[in-house]
Amino acid sequence: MMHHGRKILEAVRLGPGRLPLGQDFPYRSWSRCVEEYGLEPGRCGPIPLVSHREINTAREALEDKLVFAYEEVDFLYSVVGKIGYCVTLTNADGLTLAERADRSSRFYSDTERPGSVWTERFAGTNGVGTCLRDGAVTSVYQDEHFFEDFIEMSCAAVPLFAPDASLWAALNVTVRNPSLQRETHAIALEVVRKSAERLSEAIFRRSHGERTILKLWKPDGEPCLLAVDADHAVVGADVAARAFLKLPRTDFSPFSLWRLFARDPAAIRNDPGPSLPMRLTRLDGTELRGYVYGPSAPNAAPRARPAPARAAAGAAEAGGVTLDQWAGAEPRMTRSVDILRRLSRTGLPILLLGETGVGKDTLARAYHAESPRAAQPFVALNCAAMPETLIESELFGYAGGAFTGARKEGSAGRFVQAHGGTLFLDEIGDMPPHLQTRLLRVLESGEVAPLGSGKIRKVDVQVIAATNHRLEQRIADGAFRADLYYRLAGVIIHVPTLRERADKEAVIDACIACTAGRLGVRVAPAARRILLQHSWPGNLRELYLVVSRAVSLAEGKLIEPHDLLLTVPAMPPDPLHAQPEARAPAGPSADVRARLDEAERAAILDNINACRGDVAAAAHNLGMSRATLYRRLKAHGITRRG
Ligand SMILES: Nc1ncnc2c1ncn2[C@@H]1O[C@H](COP(=O)(O)OP(=O)(O)OP(=O)(O)O)[C@@H](O)[C@H]1O
Repeated sequence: MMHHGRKILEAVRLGPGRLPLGQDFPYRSWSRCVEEYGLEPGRCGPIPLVSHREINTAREALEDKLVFAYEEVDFLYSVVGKIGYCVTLTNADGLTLAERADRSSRFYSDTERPGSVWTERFAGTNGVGTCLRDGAVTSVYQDEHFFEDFIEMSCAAVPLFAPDASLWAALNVTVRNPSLQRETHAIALEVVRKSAERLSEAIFRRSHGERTILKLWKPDGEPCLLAVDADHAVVGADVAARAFLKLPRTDFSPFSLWRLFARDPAAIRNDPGPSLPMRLTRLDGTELRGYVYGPSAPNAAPRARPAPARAAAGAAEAGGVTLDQWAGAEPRMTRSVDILRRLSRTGLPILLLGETGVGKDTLARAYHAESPRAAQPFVALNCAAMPETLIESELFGYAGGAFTGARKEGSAGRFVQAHGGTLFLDEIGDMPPHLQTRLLRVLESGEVAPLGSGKIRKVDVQVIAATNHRLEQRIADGAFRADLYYRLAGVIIHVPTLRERADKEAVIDACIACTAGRLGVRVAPAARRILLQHSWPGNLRELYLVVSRAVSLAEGKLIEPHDLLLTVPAMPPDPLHAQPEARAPAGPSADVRARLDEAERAAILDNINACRGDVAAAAHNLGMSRATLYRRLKAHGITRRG
């Protein structure tokens, strides 16, 4: 076999017309590597790896999309991981934001870890870099890679375009397997393509939630999406629709749908409800079939949690749940809402108690949005998701230069940011004891003194605290101050678990309607029975996750029991989410629980080490929230060094 480097240089010299059949794809990239970047196809230099701070900044910039993407990355990994592939998601600069992989697998290559930057300029022809450079679906199979280092690897990457048609990410699968069949890799590429399609559709529909969405099949069998307002003006189009219907790629301004299709207003629905098949006729007479989705009901899907930095924009953001929607038809919750409404002018601190995923955060935002403070900021701080050393400065602020690493201009702190509005202290049970004392002082005096500054600020804040700990037990253990508890507990709201809710069946059906139903997917009676019997340790969060995943897994238009994945742990082993046997609602036996615990501990340690102590990155890898990971670290007695 001709030496890899010589083969590439020879191909570049000969030009595309003279390459063996099927070899013209890498040619363009190979020739860029040689002629544009001046690379030599010997050994690749080190792949750039950015700091955790940069990874986090890049993640924050895309957070509204990542909430959808992580779920799809997990799903994709659950499919292709079985044949050794890892899954990565990068931003448009090739910076790896998330990775799902079996690090112990012989097919694993640790070059793909979060923070690694995959561009053609550094890594030569490769799945992510070439996909981003061309903005096109890309498969790079073994020796199609430019550098010899990568010729045992195969990657398949698909570009992700935002609703405004800008390129924002690449979804990629990679395997290091010299015996991989080209056909297997072609199938993997199709799976990635489908995942990317689903993800882009979810983001498009989310961003046009109040519009009617038309999903039309192009003659090549691929879908394209249009968003249409109540007057039948096209107000959005995905990248496929723009190309197919010859719409402007940028500078999109609304225009009548009837400039593209023969007038047929009856085909377009404006009311929420399940999707309906439809057909439209193009002006040249060709017919396009597809589906029409009415605008989302206000509480149509699990919502992205606003990032703390953006939380000031308020819970009143479109798509928020109202207090009545939050309570559903559960009498304890409607009573709580009633009490909260009556107290909303008093500013009494509110303490929300309930298991993970029951909707405490959602309630806090809904309460703020309907309170007299709605026009003022809603600011959140998760006390478990932050290293102890940071909570103090984040909460109370600091003066410029107050400590090493402090921002020059200092920070006002969340209390001051929330002035006039609401401060939501999530996971208050995890607040370190010395900060409990300081928090108590602020609550009593209404004054904050930022670290390192003599200035005292008066603050007027509605405090809502939440926890899923048994606070009485923590008080008895000396881990939580009783006086702080009484101070926070102006009114205590117990949020029931999903399994305790009187309207559990209605909640499950509403979830089915707004996830599966909207996509025209039905749930088989046997699957619905399992949903009703399941004990839902992860509550609403778990319910939405399980049903959305089942929609993706369901072949055809029917969710069957096996699509729910409720008979085996569906997530990376996390006892909080560990799913008891659907047919044995009493939950896993003690030794199953112990095995899960052991597996979880190993998975956590493995990920924390692999992410060099970056808890946010490890949490993403493990598919759990940072708060959950901090809780699990504590539960396993894993302490952080340094
Ligand atoms: N009334 C509701 N209708 C629909 N979805 C809801 C409702 N309440 C909560 N959810 C969804 O359930 C999930 C969990 O809710 P939330 O984050 O508020 O729970 P939590 O109790 O604060 O959880 P944790 O304590 O673990 O942070 C979210 O995806 C949220 O959008």
